[in-house]
Amino acid sequence: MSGPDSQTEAAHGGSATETVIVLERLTKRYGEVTALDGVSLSVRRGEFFGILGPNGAGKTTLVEIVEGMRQADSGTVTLLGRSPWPRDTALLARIGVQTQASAFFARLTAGEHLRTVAALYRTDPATVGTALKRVGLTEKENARIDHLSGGQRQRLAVATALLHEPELIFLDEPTAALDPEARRELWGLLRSLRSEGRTIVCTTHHLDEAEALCDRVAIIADGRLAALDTPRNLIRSLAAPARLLVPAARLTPEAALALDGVDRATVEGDDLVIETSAANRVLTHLGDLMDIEDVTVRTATLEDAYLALTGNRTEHHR
Ligand SMILES: Nc1ncnc2c1ncn2[C@@H]1O[C@H](COP(=O)(O)OP(=O)(O)OP(=O)(O)O)[C@@H](O)[C@H]1O
Repeated sequence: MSGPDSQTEAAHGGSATETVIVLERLTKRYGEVTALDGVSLSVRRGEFFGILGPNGAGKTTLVEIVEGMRQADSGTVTLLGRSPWPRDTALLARIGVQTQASAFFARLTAGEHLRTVAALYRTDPATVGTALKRVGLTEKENARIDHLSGGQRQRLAVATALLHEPELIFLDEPTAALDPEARRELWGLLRSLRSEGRTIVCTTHHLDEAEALCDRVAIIADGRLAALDTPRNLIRSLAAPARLLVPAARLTPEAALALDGVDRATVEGDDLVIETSAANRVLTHLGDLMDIEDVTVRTATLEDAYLALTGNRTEHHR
């Protein structure tokens, strides 16, 4: 099941619109806590699918049910055309689950760790070299895991999920605790997996990550599906006004409100914040009054959409 040919077949098998995960009215309770409350959604083959939500929203429960690690109370789950529960070993060979770096055997080397996982999957040990190369860790094969940097460990975690060339990969907060540079490096790797046609399901708390990587994003709040769309549509559906920031010393709120297209104008610190649904028009007016280089344009982000959908006030902390 290893080798580049089977990899390509596995990654590209099936039609472009095939669904690989279908959830219908999924419900899960832990005693009094309703972790999932009737979630229905589907994931298409080849998608980079994000699952976002506040702490305790039900993301882990949802993913574990899809992976076949937990049983739902009610509703149905179809994973690659089969039911993941009761445990289906044929499915395990087709999915890759990112191991949390904290679950590694820290005293092993990167190569030893991967060979252990390869043995568990009964995969050819030769796949270890390929996986290390894919994540850019060839040089670290003989380095102990506790001597790797955070970014290298996360890349090793992704390599763990790739060893047996699965067609569907589950990632759990893959860039948690990474510095910005290491995060961006890992994004590059994740994009390359996506471009091979693999389906990726990724939970994350990072909205910029979801915006940068995901084809579609499911926002889960209180065990329910609060929204499911492309990041761009989620942002657009908010119809949030653009915010234009100009130095408060250059323009008063009254003068700003007199401009055609300005909805609101408030002073925040050294800035005058202008809200408008007609940014281009207002920018033209501002260009007549000041050097346009002094104007900062802030359009809505997935963060705004997320905060609005998860019941938090939409704020711009920037
Ligand atoms: N094994 C369990 N027993 C009891 N309650 C649980 C169990 N697992 C999760 N819960 C509860 O179910 C709810 C959903 O938890 P879950 O871990 O699925 O959320 P999450 O969105 O993954 O959160 P986080 O972002 O913090 O990882 C929470 O209220 C949690 O406390």
